[in-house]
Amino acid sequence: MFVIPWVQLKLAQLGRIPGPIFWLPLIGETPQLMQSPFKYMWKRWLSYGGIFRTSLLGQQVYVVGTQDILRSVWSDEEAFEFHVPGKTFSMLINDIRHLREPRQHAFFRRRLGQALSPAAVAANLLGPMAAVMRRHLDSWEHRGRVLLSHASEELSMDVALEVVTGHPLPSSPDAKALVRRLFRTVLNGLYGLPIVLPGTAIYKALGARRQLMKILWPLVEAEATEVAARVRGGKEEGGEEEDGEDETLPGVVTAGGCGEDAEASARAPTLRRRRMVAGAGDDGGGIGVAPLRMLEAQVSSALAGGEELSAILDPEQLFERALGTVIAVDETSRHLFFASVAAVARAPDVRSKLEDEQRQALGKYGHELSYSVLGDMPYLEAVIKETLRLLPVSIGGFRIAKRDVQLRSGFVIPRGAVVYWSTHLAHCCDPALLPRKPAPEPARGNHPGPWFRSLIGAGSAGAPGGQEPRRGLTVGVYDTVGGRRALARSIDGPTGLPAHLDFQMRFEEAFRPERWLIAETRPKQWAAFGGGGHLCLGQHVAMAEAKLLLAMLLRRFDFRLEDPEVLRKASLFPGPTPRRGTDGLLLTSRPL
Ligand code: HEM
Repeated sequence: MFVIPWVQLKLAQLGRIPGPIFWLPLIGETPQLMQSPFKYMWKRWLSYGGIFRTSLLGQQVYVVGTQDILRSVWSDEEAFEFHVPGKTFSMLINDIRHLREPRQHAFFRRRLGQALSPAAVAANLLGPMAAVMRRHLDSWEHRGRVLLSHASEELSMDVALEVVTGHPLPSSPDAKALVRRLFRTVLNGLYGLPIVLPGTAIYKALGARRQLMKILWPLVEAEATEVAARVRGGKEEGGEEEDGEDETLPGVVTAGGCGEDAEASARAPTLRRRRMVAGAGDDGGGIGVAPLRMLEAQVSSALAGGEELSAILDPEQLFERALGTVIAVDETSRHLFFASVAAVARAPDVRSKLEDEQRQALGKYGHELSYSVLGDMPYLEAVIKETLRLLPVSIGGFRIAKRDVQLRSGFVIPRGAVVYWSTHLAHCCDPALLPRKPAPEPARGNHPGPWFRSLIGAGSAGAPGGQEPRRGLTVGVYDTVGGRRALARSIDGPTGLPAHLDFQMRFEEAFRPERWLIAETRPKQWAAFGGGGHLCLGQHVAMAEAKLLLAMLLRRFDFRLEDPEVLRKASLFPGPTPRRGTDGLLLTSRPL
């Protein structure tokens, strides 16, 4: 019984990061993580604190999730290199230099920052997005019942393909449907085993990838060449212009309404569409940097990063960039659409507050749903942030340590280590959501007594060598194993999870958008979009599309889940996914 704490102590004294000692060969702790990421992370955090070592997918991994460590992993690009684990991803996308290589990455972020800024969302994306959503909601209305997860998947794929990538698509409905199906097959390949044998997911994905390139290249080639010529002739060549990333101002912009023009613009080919929205303000509606189209952003960032034109116009390269965008949009938005609608349908109080807010907006702005109108819906924004906190759609990200990295806590992440920053871990131990003080220690019980704690050191696995816990950086009192144990003892309930995480058994207590409306209760370790050097570039797109969908849905329908417990039965990996067939959503039209 004392062996494991003793080994932990020894490791901690050596600056070695603690973690479980036994795990299954090859798969390690992957099944526990996949089955219930919050339960897994909560238990591990109670035992080890904000950093621990484990094995995932056959690889030793250092999992991190508290503010001080996240800050370093997110921002110190000298120490940590962006990494995508799993062979299937690299089989489908060979080249991620634009994410990994610092110079190319800087240009990529600048240009993509412009293409995905609030100004660009308002001017270029919101209108076409609303048109696509309206088309889907018409079909939902016609059917009266949809399987929410599947309907969300169809919608997110159309938003990704028709709106965000900005690439031309075939015009015939059959060919479009084929393109969608092929992209879905490619994406399914990401989650299979990396075994290329007839019938495997990756085999099908590689076949679909080849077929897609054949269909799309003739459509994209002319436009890409034209864009490249324009970009080369323009002032951007030297890459000396302002940094578009600085635009992440709380963008309140006025352009980009959702009326008939938006419908027309959604149908127009990309370049024409750009000219049409120019009327919305080439300065992007007042933010000051011209919004770019995605294709231009990708071509210009590669040129500025020093790539040869021939390499940029290589069909493979262009396709991979487009595929990267589809993955970024679809693999996240479909889960967010599903989770946010399901959560609102599950929580009548939340829904009636949302309806009140929509009534107010209708009274103030009429039927307009522009970026600035969506920006004036604080409760809706809180609902989406709370959805992303409780039902994260991204599990986090990976880095490789380029050298030994000494953390402030004294632990050392060794050179070459794979580091996994976990959204679930960050949300588990958010200092704003934990009680300020753990429950007092009981006088008796089978917990280690003072003699044992002095043996293992007061800080135990939370700080090497039993040093005093560092306060104010992570969760203060919970930096010590004693503090965390006391906290664990104060939690009752069948899952062993605290109320702020227990969406399965205590949904009403867990899902509380109100916490976002007051500074004191607002989560402080919210990591839904990551942070630092790789902070999600699509966060304004993601927030806008989720707000738009919910606003349109609330204004048009009374909706309810056939099975109100769909979220209780859902799995959270890789994003909120219902058990097959449990996610029927019934819709009745009624104007608000
Ligand atoms: C709910 C929706 C979304 C979530 C939760 C999400 C989450 C994330 C996270 C956590 C990262 C950081 C990964 C890391 O640090 O390793 C990231 C990066 C990124 N996201 Fe998103 N994302 C979403 C939607 C989108 C959309 C719609 C787009 C594109 C339109 C997008 C584009 C990107 C890009 C390009 C990066 C890489 C940034 C870089 O490496 O510099 N994301 N996203």
